[in-house]
Amino acid sequence: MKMIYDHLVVRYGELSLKGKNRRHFETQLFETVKRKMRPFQDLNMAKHFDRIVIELNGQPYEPIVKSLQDIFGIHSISLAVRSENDLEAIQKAALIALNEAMEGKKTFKVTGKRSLKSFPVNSMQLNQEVGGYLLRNTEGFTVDVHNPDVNVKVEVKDTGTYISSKSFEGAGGLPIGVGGKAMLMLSGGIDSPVAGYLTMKRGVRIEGVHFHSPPFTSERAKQKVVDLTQELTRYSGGKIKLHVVPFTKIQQTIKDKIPSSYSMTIMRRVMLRITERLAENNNAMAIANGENLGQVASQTMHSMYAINEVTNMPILRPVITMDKLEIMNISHRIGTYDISIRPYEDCCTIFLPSAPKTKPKREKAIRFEKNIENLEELIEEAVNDVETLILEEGKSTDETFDDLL
Ligand SMILES: Nc1ncnc2c1ncn2[C@@H]1O[C@H](COP(=O)(O)OP(=O)(O)OP(=O)(O)O)[C@@H](O)[C@H]1O
Repeated sequence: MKMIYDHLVVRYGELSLKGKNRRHFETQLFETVKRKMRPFQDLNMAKHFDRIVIELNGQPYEPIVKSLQDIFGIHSISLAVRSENDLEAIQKAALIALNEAMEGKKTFKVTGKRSLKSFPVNSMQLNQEVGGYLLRNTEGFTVDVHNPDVNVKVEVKDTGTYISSKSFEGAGGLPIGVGGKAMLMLSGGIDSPVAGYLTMKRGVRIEGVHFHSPPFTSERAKQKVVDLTQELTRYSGGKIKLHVVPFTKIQQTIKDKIPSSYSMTIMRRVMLRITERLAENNNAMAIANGENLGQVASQTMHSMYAINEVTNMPILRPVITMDKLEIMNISHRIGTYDISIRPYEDCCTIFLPSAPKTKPKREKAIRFEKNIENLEELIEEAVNDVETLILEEGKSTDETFDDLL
């Protein structure tokens, strides 16, 4: 007989550790879950002390679980079936749950929990009664209480008994919205969307900032960043703002006035100043980027030292220590990889000299930067002319992309 799971039990991760903030965190998480579940009709949701229970009302669980797996702050999602508070009914339901979960596996255990104290069978007895029944009615399975392949959880509550044997890993992290806001510098490469995902994983909201240099960079390069932002909305709890900064004039000025070996350093310093300005205008307290310590010019510690100086704001660099392969694995998993590898030129690659300094000096950067007397004005102008788009989960950007083809 095929099991009909009628409930999902959503468990929080680190939330239980957070003391006084717990209630706030739970409320944020519940709001995100409710919003994320909107496309599915007929779900009933209830918030309990340490979990959210979702009643499926006959809908298939797969797409719902998949959607829940995008939500930060969720530790695990279990499939559960509800039975009457009656030992025989519980045993039968547990047998179906076990058979469903044991495919190719050998060992199991039962974890009984009697939350309803008036139920005549206590937790310990539940383990024995249900475990014994399962052994008697199956073949080839053994009990392993320490490291079982499958854990059949049986929880007797006043609303009925919930039996679950199959769990899915959640995204972990903290619920979005509990950690303030950061401006994510989005280039269109592989690293910065991953940095954005990992920033959100710690509960931080993001707004994207992209530097765009038309006509040297095409509309498609911009569309790529729009699409990346759209993909990230899956994890954002709703909307993400994307600020597109017109950068052509500044890049041309840098090309004219700065020795080419320092143009990359100066360009980064200006990007950072503009991003800081946008952060202030949008009540963000940090900047996030996809910087990674490596060999190329923009990624050495010397380079970071020469660039970072222009801001006091915390710079979050979630992928700083990762190998390229680790970053790529994450980007595959979160759905940004295929967008990131579209071949359109980024503003930086077009204007960059073939050999930027790998060890730029701060003093020299400061000195060369003075060649641009109207830098402050240029920054002001770029900030004023920013185009802000709002991307929303579930709303496709395909249409705009198709128009461009
Ligand atoms: N045009 C841009 N607009 C916004 N941010 C940018 C832009 N170019 C670079 N950045 C930021 O600077 C970081 C480092 O850029 P760089 O080109 O050195 O690295 P990368 O390894 O190619 O990163 P990515 O894969 O994200 O492009 C990027 O991750 C991004 O956060």
